[in-house]
Amino acid sequence: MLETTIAAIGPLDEPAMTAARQLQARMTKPAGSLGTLEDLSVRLAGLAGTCPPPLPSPAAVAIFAGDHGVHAQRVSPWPQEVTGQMVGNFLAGGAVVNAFARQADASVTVVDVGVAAPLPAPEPTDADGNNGLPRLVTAPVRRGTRDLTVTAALTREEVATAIEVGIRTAGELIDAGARILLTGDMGIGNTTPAAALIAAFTGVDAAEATGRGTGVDDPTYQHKIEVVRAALRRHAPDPDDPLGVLASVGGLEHAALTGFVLGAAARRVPVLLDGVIAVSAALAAAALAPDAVGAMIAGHRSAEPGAAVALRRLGLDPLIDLGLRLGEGTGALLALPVVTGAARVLHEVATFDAAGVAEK
Ligand SMILES: Cc1cc2ncn([C@H]3O[C@H](COP(=O)(O)O)[C@@H](O)[C@H]3O)c2cc1C
Ligand SMILES: O=C(O)c1cccnc1
Repeated sequence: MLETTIAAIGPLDEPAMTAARQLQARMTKPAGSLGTLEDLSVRLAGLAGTCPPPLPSPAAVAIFAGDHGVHAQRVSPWPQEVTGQMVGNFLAGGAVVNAFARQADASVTVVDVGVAAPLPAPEPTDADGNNGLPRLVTAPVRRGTRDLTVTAALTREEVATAIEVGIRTAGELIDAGARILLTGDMGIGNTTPAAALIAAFTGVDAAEATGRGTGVDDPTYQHKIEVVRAALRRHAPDPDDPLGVLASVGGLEHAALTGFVLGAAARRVPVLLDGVIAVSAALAAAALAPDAVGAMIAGHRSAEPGAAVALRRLGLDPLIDLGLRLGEGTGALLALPVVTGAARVLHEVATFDAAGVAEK
């Protein structure tokens, strides 16, 4: 499945991008006045292979949830049980991501790829099987990763299986009608593997890639940097072997997100990236299929320093920068109206000719 998905990922369509650039130049506004949105509209056209590109609606966010053996190293102040408890909160509609999804009119799917604790049973749905609450997909690859300071977090087989869960999730959401996918994550401790992945793929020092996650104090932050540094020293991950990198220092939600991004790119559907976990997975996706970057839109710049490092490497400019450091998909959801606006102008804005507006 991974091989066929990678094989289906190709470059942006040049004629559609040329058509979008020409249309931008004829619309009733000064050239360039929509800034970043103009480039984004061109990319959306290139991805879809048509101008105008489809509006990115309906939107679907997938929250991949998993636990982390490295939690034993005290890299997060929160107990591991919070991962499963937050999954329950997502399913009940009570988290920040649910509030933002309702605002953005996006569906939410929660995918358990490896939460350590058993999950609460979801509420029964109504006759349509749709009570407006998130759907739970239970697809655990293993119940939490191994401690990456001691051994590889995952086997290559486990990584491949988690990637396939992500590809399958993307395909199912697109088959159900989604025209844009948004990334989400939940996993206490997951900013540590995210930092290790970013350092492994970009070559920056552990200190540059590591942030405070949920908000660790100074001594814990220094310790967290040392944990990332020690993991990189122990495993010496090879950035040209993305599955090996994910296996040695990654996480199940990071691997699943890698597949989710690849799955969107293969179907030529845009994927709106959330925070540091998403962009660490995006680096793995880009290493597996460089053209996948064409489908990626950076929703926001997370306050985690590693996120900016990863976005620079990917060549992506984040749409918004609000100092968010939550994850779940929250930053991606807040950026969604910007993406919709970029596509909508190509559908709805009159040209100088049609509107009878004089050009300079
Ligand atoms: C209540 C709560 C809700 C969250 N929602 C997202 N995260 C975020 O914080 C975690 C990563 O930070 P660290 O690596 O420091 O543990 C992830 O679960 C991430 O999704 C949350 C964290 C907490 C505590
Ligand atoms: O950038 C993120 O997504 C993030 C930051 C801190 C904690 N959890 C997630």
